[in-house]
Amino acid sequence: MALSNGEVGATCHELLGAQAHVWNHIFQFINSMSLKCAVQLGIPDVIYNHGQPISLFELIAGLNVHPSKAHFISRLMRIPVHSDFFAQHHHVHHNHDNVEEEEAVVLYSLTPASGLFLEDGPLNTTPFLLMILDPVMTDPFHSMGAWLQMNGGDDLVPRTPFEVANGMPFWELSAKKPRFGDLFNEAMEADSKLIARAVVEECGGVFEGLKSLVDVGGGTGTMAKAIANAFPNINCTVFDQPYVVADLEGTTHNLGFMGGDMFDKIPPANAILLKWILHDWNDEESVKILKKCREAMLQSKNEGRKKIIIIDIVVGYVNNKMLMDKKSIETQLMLDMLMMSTVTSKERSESEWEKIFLAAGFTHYNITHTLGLRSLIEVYL
Ligand SMILES: C[S@@+](CC[C@H](N)C(=O)[O-])C[C@H]1O[C@@H](n2cnc3c(N)ncnc32)[C@H](O)[C@@H]1O
Ligand SMILES: O=c1cc(-c2ccc(O)cc2)oc2c(O)c(O)ccc12
Repeated sequence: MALSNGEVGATCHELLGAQAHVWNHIFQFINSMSLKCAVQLGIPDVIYNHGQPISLFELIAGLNVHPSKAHFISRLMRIPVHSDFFAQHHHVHHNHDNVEEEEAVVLYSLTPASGLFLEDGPLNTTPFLLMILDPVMTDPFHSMGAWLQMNGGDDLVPRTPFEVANGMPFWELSAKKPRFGDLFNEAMEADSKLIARAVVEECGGVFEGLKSLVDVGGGTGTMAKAIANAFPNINCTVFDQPYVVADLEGTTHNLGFMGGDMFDKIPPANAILLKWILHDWNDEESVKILKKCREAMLQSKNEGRKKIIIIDIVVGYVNNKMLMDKKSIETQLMLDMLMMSTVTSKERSESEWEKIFLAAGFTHYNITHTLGLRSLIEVYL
């Protein structure tokens, strides 16, 4: 049969495969939204509180869904079960004579991934899920095409799709709309708890011998608290915008908070921590921040090795080696699009990192890749 445009050389079988691939991508948002719905209903907590694998009947009884909608729950569960957020077992009944009954009961249990959505869990990732899937964050993706067609050289043109959709830049909206700003801070805190544990357990050597550390843009201090607790000899300061740290106080002798602007002056220290900071800024702005870090380390009277510790994404490959699996690289690329949509910035490959280090006057760095999607980069003075 003659092939029309777009079908060149493809068999019917290949076209159906191509369509399945396309549909899988088109429907990806249904995965995230089904997960959001399951978490908002509190399904992980109901399963956890049950203390053992839970039947559909027991699960529905523990949820606040209208009885007329109860039968939808087994449909909702199929997607997160398929994506390994919940495990599904079939329990076969035995009657008194130990003979198998006809119908097996489906039982659900948690997996490590759904364990991250427990309300009182130490690493609760729910704020991150709710923040990323909030219309404030998803609406800009509908404006991305229009934004790309606007003149980037015109100062009156919004700098990001976020601004097109929300009428103001990300940081302004976070400060003006506490509902979203608090959600964003909670999301960052939740991730910091997980990363702090991983950094202290997996990369503890990075902090050995340091006397002082400033966590620049350290938010509400989750990361600095973990470092201060694990290393009582390091004096830690959380440095962030005045409105972020206004009411915060250190809980140990070696932890303090300070308000200021990292583009103006960073307090002197042996080591500067930049966790999820440089991915918020373009190259020119990042070089300015790195130069301010350099000044702060030079002004520090403390002896010992001086370095910037960066926790951020290094996209994909290092020294031509694929660092992680295809799915993790895809997640990194999605985060890069999120940064492009939200705050004019980007996730960088190793060569892009090297470029900004050199531009800021640094020549030596070392990358440790043990933090999942993120890496730890030490940049030496
Ligand atoms: C993406 S958050 C990262 C927070 C924290 N480091 C973490 O990993 O959870 C970026 C932080 O940079 C702070 N920030 C933005 N502009 C700043 C500036 N000019 N001076 C100091 N901090 C700033 C924000 O308030 C925010 O807490
Ligand atoms: O929406 C985000 C998400 C992040 C983010 C997510 C995952 C990571 O491993 C790192 C960062 O960071 C953001 C950010 O820094 C920002 O200024 C705005 C939005 C987000």
